[in-house]
Amino acid sequence: MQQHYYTYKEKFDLEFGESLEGFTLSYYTYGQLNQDKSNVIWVCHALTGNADVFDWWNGLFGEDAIFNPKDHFIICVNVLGSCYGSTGPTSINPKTNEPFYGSFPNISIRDIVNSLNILRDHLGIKSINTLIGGSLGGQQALEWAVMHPKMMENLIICATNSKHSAWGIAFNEAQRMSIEADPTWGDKSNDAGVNGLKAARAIAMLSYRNYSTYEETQSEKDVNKVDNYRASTYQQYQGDKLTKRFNAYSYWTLSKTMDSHHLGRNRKSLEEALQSIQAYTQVIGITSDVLFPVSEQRFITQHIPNVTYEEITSLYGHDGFLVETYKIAAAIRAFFKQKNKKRVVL
Ligand SMILES: CC(=O)SCCNC(=O)CCNC(=O)[C@H](O)C(C)(C)COP(=O)(O)OP(=O)(O)OC[C@H]1O[C@@H](n2cnc3c(N)ncnc32)[C@H](O)[C@@H]1OP(=O)(O)O
Ligand SMILES: N[C@@H](CCO)C(=O)O
Repeated sequence: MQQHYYTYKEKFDLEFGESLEGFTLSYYTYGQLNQDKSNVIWVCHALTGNADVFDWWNGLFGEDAIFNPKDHFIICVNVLGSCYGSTGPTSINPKTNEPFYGSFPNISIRDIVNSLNILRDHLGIKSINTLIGGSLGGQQALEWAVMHPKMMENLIICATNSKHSAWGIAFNEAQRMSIEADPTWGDKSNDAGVNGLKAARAIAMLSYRNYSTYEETQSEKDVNKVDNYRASTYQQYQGDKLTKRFNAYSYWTLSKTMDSHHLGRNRKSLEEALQSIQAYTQVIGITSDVLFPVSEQRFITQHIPNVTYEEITSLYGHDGFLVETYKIAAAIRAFFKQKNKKRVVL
């Protein structure tokens, strides 16, 4: 594994009218590019993920996994707006020589894809063998496949959607309200909004999991207990855990990025955007996902021309796309095997 940085020094215009004076992307690579550069597996990470895909998608990516450094050149890039080395709210704004914090521009999934595509070009990669992502990562992968339909041979998207739902936006708004209610929010400090972020993650967990997950893993064993329930300490713990590795400004920014995801924006329609995808596509849904319900992946499947669809069962709801790596790997193996068969009609 190697960690790299790439800095783009030109003005970078953003979809919603603002611009960045260049940007830096932090990215990890595993394995070597083969001679004809045909073994590229490009991974797009989710909301709080980072570029070290062998760490967070272990089982799908690894020495002996389906995507491995012996056969593939694997690349994963920390997205713009995040806080793991790429340009984001805690980076220095070259115009002021101070961190952006609250002045970081509103960035879209298309902006993220444009930045990834600039890096791809810089690396001399003409085509991507397989582009893969889940959740916010799936939104990027879908957008990339619409913006550059000839760029990737295979597209694998998991627990994602073609436009962010009212339900998803409402969850994100509730989380932003928590962050904004923190009295330190707006401070010019990396710790601004930290308690709000803790509450936001606790809210988010309710959407990443579901009733059954909590019932199975956090139900109270002690019938006489009347406070400090397991479910309560779990929520506190998960909130705290995120604050130790993520920044509230980045979280706020990327939740906005997720909200504005819409493949149909300034195009004829959502359906036509999906129809324009040329990659051979596998769509994977998690049956217990309440945040990106399978109806969203079924919709995507109905409109992409060359597609297969797989539903996976999991106790973990939306987070199943991160947890069920062996089931997902099995589905992907089957996808590659049946690549030349006809599309599944739902
Ligand atoms: C630098 C980095 O860390 S990068 C990490 C990369 N992360 C990403 O890419 C984001 C995606 N990953 C995730 O969102 C998560 O890691 C997931 C979904 C894959 C797994 O979620 P987890 O939180 O690990 O699983 P789970 O819900 O079972 O919770 C387990 C944790 O809760 C703790 N816990 C469980 N029950 C309770 C409880 N009742 N009270 C308090 N703590 C509890 C466990 O001790 C465990 O703690 P640990 O994480 O310190 O080991
Ligand atoms: N657990 C995931 C959920 C969003 O897909 C994350 O934190 O990125």
